[in-house]
Amino acid sequence: MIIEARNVSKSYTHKQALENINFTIEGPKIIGFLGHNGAGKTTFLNMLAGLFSATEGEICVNGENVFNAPHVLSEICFVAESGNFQDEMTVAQSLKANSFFYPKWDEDFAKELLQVFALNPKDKVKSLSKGMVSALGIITGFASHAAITIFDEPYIGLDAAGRNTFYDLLIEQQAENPRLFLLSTHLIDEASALFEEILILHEGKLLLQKDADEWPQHVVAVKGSPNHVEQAIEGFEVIYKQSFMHEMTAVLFTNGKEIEAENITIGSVSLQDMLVYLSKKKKVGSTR
Ligand SMILES: Nc1ncnc2c1ncn2[C@@H]1O[C@H](COP(=O)(O)OP(=O)(O)OP(=O)(O)O)[C@@H](O)[C@H]1O
Repeated sequence: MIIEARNVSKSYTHKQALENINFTIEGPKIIGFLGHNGAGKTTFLNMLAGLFSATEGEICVNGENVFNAPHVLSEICFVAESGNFQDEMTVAQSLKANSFFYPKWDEDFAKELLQVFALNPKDKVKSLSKGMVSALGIITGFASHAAITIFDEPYIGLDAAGRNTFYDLLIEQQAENPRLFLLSTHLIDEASALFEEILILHEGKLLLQKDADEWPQHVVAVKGSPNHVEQAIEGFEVIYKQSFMHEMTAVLFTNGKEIEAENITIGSVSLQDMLVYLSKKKKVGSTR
């Protein structure tokens, strides 16, 4: 499966949520789709799932614009942050309704997962706790066997044990039924080891797309005296810079270039830290 975003922009009445997004991703793979609150993740994922159209540009799956190709949509399961279930339906009815939509739906697996997450199929959706609704979404996503499975903040309200079950399922499913999983989450420290590729949206733009194994060389923190650091980072794309006492820290994208300077230390930056730095950014460029 190949997803292509081609010059995608989206404006709401008073807000441009996405601006000229371009990227290609190819599965099977587990992809972290990340960014701060309001970065545009949910907007993009809704459009990928064909729920509304782009203001400009298009999103294609295997070369077809998803908005004009309903048959492609049965290959895309979007588990929305808020849960996309009807209050008056029971758990069993909700799963049944989804089973009609996804041709590769795995009924036995759905039943097995109901037990794993201790959900009663007879309970109405409106009687479920937040964590239980999240579990129902997770069951739907995995049982769909959709070639593109999207989890947008899938575990709101789920406790640590439930989240671990989700991570284990993701690893197990990727081994047994590989597909393109897109995972949008704010619990980055917990999930980052799962990602094979990372996309970061920032203020409606694509800030970065990288394979996870390239990350440690691409995003680094340079520390040392302000003079030495300033010298070292010249010509690099700096996303954050701060001086404290007599030490300066600069976080930058190397874009494959070597940092040549003396009397500085160069360290890696975790994904979680990167997002914290972004929120305090002094300067943001537009790189990949
Ligand atoms: N229906 C809407 N009408 C108007 N503005 C909207 C609408 N939905 C989203 N927005 C705005 O578009 C921007 C992107 O929102 P979006 O929900 O896509 O971000 P997000 O990255 O998913 O955020 P979060 O992590 O908080 O879920 C935000 O500024 C938001 O306020």
